[in-house]
Amino acid sequence: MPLSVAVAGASGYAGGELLRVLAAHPELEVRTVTAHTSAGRSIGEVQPHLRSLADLVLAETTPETLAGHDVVALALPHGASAALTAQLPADTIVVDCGADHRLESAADWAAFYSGEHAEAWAYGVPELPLRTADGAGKQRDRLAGATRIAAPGCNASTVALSLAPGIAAGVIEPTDLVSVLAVGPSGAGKTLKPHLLAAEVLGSANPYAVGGTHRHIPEILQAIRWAGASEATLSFTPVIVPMSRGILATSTARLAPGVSAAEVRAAWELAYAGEPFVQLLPAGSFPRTADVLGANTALLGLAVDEAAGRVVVVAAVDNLMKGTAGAAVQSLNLALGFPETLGLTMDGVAP
Ligand SMILES: NC(=O)C1=CN([C@@H]2O[C@H](COP(=O)(O)OP(=O)(O)OC[C@H]3O[C@@H](n4cnc5c(N)ncnc54)[C@H](OP(=O)(O)O)[C@@H]3O)[C@@H](O)[C@H]2O)C=CC1
Ligand SMILES: CC(=O)N[C@@H](CCC(=O)OP(=O)(O)O)C(=O)O
Repeated sequence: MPLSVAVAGASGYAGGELLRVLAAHPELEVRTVTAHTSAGRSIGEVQPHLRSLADLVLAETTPETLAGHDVVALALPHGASAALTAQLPADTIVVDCGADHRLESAADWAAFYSGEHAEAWAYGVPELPLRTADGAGKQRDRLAGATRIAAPGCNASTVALSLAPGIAAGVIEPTDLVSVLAVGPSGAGKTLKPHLLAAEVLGSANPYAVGGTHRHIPEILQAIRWAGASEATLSFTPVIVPMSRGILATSTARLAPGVSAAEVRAAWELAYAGEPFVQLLPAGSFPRTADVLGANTALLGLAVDEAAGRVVVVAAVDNLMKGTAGAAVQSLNLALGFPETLGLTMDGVAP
């Protein structure tokens, strides 16, 4: 019999994508959906694309409505998850799509978020390198059997997956990392925001959080530290572009002294060999967001700019899939001991 799942924030973009993925999962069944202002409405009303779950009615998001499930998936605004989770049994598997449990450092949290710093949970990007006192592994090691999982920020995981292999292999310098990223407005959620009105976004590319202020910077740097760098710096600039979903990140780093282009490519090849959901394209090929929409795939293209002395990584991710809901379900599969790919697809929807 499938395990029962409650999805909180099921009326939002991340919650809706969780429902879409979970509806196709053979071992997980969505029994309860919750929301806030949409409580009392059906999934058919608020997520009309999810026909197989149309009759489920959204309850209020409370510990009582979430209790009694094997798995609870939270897709709520920042700050909501710690208090809710504290009232759930310790053996309930909880995955949080919000930022509350991603950062280990209270100082990082205080610098980029408000409210109290909550404990860090296993970070939901299995493919990222994880160097510990016991040696070199991957985040996957922490996710196996975990009961609390922090799904990643979508921009953060895209940039971290782009740069971490080069750090782990020592072929790029961890200082002077630069990333510029185009993202669709679904990354900001469904709640009405004036800067995301169609008239503001259509036909324009709009930078935001410029100058080291984006809250995913500490999350990316944390992943760079996990890959083995003791100190790192990152200049990160996101740009909203007129596509409903998707991320295209162009990240560059200085080549480490004496490293050849072949050694650079080998570092990324080795890092993602056998990974179904993170794939390095052949030399000379670079991904498009259109290649990953609806897929739990991060596609990477790599070049060495010899004249500039920099490595360039272009990454495409669907912010709602590998960037959030797909990462959450992939991590749940690991936590529950299912095959990691269960219920997930590496195939996108195109054109
Ligand atoms: N969108 C994305 O690409 C990504 C999102 N995330 C994270 O996922 C989480 C959800 O984001 P997203 O789906 O985009 O946001 P949305 O604004 O689309 O959805 C927010 C959801 O939370 C509910 N909600 C709002 N306020 C409250 C409250 N006070 N108490 C309980 N529920 C509330 C809403 O319910 P109602 O509609 O009924 O008011 C809705 O279901 C956020 O933490 C976000 O940072 C992470 C990675 C990527
Ligand atoms: C377009 C846009 O605004 N995108 C969001 C991405 C949100 C995200 O990844 O989620 P968390 O808020 O959970 O970190 C942003 O850059 O803040």
